[in-house]
Amino acid sequence: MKFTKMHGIGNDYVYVNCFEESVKNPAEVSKFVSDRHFGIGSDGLILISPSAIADFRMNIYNADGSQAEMCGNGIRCVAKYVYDYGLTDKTEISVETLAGIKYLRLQVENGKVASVEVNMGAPILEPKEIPVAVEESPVVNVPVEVKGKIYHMTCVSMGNPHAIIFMNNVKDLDIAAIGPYFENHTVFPKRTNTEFVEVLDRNTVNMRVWERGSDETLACGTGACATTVACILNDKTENEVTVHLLGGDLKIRWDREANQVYMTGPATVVFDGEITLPDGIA
Ligand SMILES: N[C@@H](CCC[C@H](N)C(=O)O)C(=O)O
Repeated sequence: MKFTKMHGIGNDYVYVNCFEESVKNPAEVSKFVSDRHFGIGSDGLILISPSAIADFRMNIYNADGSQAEMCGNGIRCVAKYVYDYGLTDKTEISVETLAGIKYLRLQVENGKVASVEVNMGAPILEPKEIPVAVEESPVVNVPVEVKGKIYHMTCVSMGNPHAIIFMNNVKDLDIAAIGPYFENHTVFPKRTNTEFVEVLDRNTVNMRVWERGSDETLACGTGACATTVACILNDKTENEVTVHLLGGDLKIRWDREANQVYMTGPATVVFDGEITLPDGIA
């Protein structure tokens, strides 16, 4: 199987061009390639395919093989892949995802995509649609008991579920000790991604993320968008926020009038490769 390893500020995936390759068992392939000791090493697998309703289609699988609806860092890399590898010469493209069609603007420097602005669509705040099993709607600053401690969560879906927890000193958080308990809490019927967020000023936050199906990652694009929406709902920031993540920065803007969230950030190719998948996985 030919592949390209790419990352968006350190959130790395193995990308497969399904115009040329076919992946019959993506869940198993994702588990295999994601392994950082016995595989290629990544946060998951992303398939780039033809679409009947958009320019391209993206399917994303987490490192544990589960399929997610959407990936913010991944969709910027898809844009870079299709332009840099000659699948399109357009600098405005649409990509079909399980969270709907997303519209992207590619910023090209010296013939290669350097950064991408993505219209991530409207945030979903209705608890049943996120989904999160609580009475309050929207789910803003709602108490939840996790591992014997009360936290206050704000829940937002960007097509995939996020719970945002505000705190001080996110860099000192032992995220592996608490992340899995949020991820698998009974209040989240489809599990959740969890963002731990420290507000620095009205336009800047630090964020760490425990991703559903991939553990701690260096960045999460949908998480940065959900975090910005949560900051605004809690009156902690203005509508434009720079989100500092472990792997770099994303610029997020919630256009309240149009109710659309925009994400801008880079996309990077690491290397191209070819792997022989073990029998039973291919
Ligand atoms: N890293 C991604 C999100 C990937 C999917 C997520 N783990 C989920 O299961 O919803 C991003 O950049 O948005």
